[in-house]
Amino acid sequence: MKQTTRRSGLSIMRSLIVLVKPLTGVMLLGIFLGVIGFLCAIFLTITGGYGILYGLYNLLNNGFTSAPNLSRTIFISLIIMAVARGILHYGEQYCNHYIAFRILAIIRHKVFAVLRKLCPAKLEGKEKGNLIAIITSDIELLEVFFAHTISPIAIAFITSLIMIIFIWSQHPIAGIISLLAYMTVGIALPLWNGSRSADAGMKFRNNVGELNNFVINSMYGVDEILQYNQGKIRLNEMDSKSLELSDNQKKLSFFEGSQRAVTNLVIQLFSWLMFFCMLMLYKNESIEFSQMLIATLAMMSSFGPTVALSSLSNNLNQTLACGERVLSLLEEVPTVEEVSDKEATSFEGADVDNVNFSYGEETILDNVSLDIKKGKVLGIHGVSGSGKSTLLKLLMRFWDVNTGEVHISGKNIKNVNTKDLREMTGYVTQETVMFQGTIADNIRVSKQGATLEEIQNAAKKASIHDFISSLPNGYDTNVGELGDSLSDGEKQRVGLARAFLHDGDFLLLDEPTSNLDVLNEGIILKSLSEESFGKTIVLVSHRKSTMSLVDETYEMANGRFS
Ligand SMILES: Nc1ncnc2c1ncn2[C@@H]1O[C@H](COP(=O)(O)OP(=O)(O)OP(=O)(O)O)[C@@H](O)[C@H]1O
Repeated sequence: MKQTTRRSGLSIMRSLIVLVKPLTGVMLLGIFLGVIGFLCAIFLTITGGYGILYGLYNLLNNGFTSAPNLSRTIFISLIIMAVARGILHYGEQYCNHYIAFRILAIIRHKVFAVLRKLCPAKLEGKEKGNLIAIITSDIELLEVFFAHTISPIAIAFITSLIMIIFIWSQHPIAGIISLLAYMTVGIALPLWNGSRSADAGMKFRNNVGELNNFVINSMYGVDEILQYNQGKIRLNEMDSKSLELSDNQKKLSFFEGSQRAVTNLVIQLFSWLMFFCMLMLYKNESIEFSQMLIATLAMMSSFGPTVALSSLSNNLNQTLACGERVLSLLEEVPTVEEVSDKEATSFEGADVDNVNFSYGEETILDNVSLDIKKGKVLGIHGVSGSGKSTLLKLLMRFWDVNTGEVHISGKNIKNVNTKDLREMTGYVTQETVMFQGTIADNIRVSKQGATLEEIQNAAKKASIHDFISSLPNGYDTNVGELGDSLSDGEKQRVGLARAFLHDGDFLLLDEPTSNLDVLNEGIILKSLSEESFGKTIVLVSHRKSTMSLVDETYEMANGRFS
């Protein structure tokens, strides 16, 4: 997917966070459990370390005189905090993952809704592999953001704040050192790491999309690749794309490794700094031994939440790159808006009025006008690329005209409910897409809930019934079982059977018999002429034989009728 202007990491985060709104309660609970959990872990270490060191101190100074009550209290506290830490961590993770997977479902719904709106115009030119990467892996990676980013940031902030206050209460200098330490590990290092690996993160996600696209494209074109001996060239290209991907992966791994090393070094430095400062203060008798111990232990054991933030920046770039790609797709404006709030329309004829149309710069239809009377069969004949299929797409409102108007039943097509338009039209193209499922399911696509009898009748009209009946499982044959063995002509007849079953009043047939032999074409044309009573048909074809059916033929050349 082409990236337009790249938004900042913060704005991506803001847009993603908005999605959490409906689950704010669960998020707050997760943060609360996370903070308490971390505090348990921190005070577990402080209490344990304090118990051991204080015991040793007593032993050295006073012999075995330490109070047994104190040891018991410490021991019980340790057990309570250890158990609580486990339970709280579980609770926090549960809340975060609950939110993440609920939100991923919401995002998937949104993405599919957008794809429906963008179809077919906006998607005609899109790289399918890239779209698949967005729908599958990009959305999946957002889990990291929702489960492992938002609440860790809040938890790190709150826990560190509590710890700064606590350490400050031992001595202000200790408080200041801890503040600097947390800010370095939790803010400065992630920002530094984030900014140096931002490009690599975005490139990596785009590389994944491109590679997907390339593989899918190669699979579609495998016949041509073999025929024209392109295998080696494609393989080399795939290799170079894989290498680019792995180079980026290496870069990201390097950033991750070096960031961890620097983080650990900084933690060590701050810990020693705290220890020496506290030792000085103790020597100067500004603090007591216990304060020295507690402040040092408290800071050493409380880097957990900030380290989590620090390592987050490694994944965050990739996650934000995914967020950017998903958000860009969600924000794409459909070329044709769906209409649903108009009065119902039934088909009473159509006309094309001085229409100009271009997909991009180049004019495809140049001042085209056409009157399609109800009940007539109209033929459009013309050389390849003259704009015949484009005209049909405008009549289906897959695209909107640039200037001029298309009318259905006297109404501007922009004021006809999309549902009505789809119901009244039957559209058959040269290429019929087969879906997973049985042949019966594949014909039923055009009429939900159609009975087998209706399907068989449609198949007979499309001259495909005998072929289907000859298969061992007949209409229950799984299309997948046939592999690629359905011929183009058989697929095209399935397409025609769909149109017959749909039984719309307005049939748009784009080379509907181009893949058929003369015999089958004859049967279908006979069915069409029998079925055409009361129906309106626009038939696009190169073949003169196909045109035998039509009442009136228009010649199209260079986007104009001659
Ligand atoms: N989605 C698209 N984006 C950009 N250009 C397109 C698109 N679809 C078609 N075109 C271009 O518009 C022109 C007309 O195409 P169209 O398919 O309407 O011609 P046609 O007369 O039906 O051709 P054929 O008989 O070969 O099917 C062609 O030059 C084609 O490349």
